[in-house]
Amino acid sequence: MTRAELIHQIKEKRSFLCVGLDTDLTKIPEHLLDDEDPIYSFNKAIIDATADLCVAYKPNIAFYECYGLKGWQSLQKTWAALPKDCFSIADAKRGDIGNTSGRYAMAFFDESNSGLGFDSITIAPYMGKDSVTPFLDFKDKWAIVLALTSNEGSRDFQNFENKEGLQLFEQVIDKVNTWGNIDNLMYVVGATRGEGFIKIREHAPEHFLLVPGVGAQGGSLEDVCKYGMNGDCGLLVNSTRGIIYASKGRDFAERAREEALKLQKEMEIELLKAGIIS
Ligand SMILES: O=c1ccn([C@@H]2O[C@H](COP(=O)(O)O)[C@@H](O)[C@H]2O)c(=O)[nH]1
Repeated sequence: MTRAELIHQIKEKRSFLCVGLDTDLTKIPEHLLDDEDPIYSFNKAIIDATADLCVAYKPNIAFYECYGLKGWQSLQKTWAALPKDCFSIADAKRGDIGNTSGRYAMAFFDESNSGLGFDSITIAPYMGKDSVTPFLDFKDKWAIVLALTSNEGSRDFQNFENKEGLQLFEQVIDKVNTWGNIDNLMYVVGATRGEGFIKIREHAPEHFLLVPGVGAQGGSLEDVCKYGMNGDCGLLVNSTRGIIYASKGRDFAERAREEALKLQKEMEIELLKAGIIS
């Protein structure tokens, strides 16, 4: 999906919601466990219940690869069931020496080889240029690079300052910006980092940001928008557990829809306030 198509979807759906699909067999309703592929059954019901309210879906790959071959099959079926007007994110946090990163890119982008054709993949940038650029060689695909993450441990490295007073996440963005552009690069910034978005926007004013951390992690959507929104919206805000595990009963899909709808309504207000929609 191109940047223009993504912005169009945000305006059409009046939403910049990304629904996470971190599907855990111990958390899904019991009645689904007798299905042939409970993970897929759960995901399909969540997708059908939320597709008109969100612009992106983000399966976290750990929740699939932990089940081995069956998990990869559930992931493939889930990817194939995603609406074509939604941006798909493989939250895989990959990155390795160049030729290995090339294979990771094939695994998640090249449907003819792997059966998976995600629009984007999350990347850990620690190994540098040759670990990131293979993901940028694919047309209309995106590398979403970890910048300032939502977890407590992010402070262990990401806030280290160099002699010029630049924190590590700022240096990462400045460097990664030289490898790609606003049409193939996004950054991950945690919703829990509030005013951290001000610095992020100093270094990446136009890039889209993937923002996990609202809902279960307690990040504030209002703060994310106040400090992080740009003229094209520039945000994909993810919520996973807050939506998909709103109920463990037979009403799980309806309850997921209710939670997604609450976020979509808040997002619509933010888009109106910013003059991105009318
Ligand atoms: O900084 C980061 C990067 C990735 N994540 C991932 O996003 C979702 C968040 O799930 P919630 O249930 O809404 O907390 C999950 O897949 C994380 O691995 C993140 O949280 N923070």
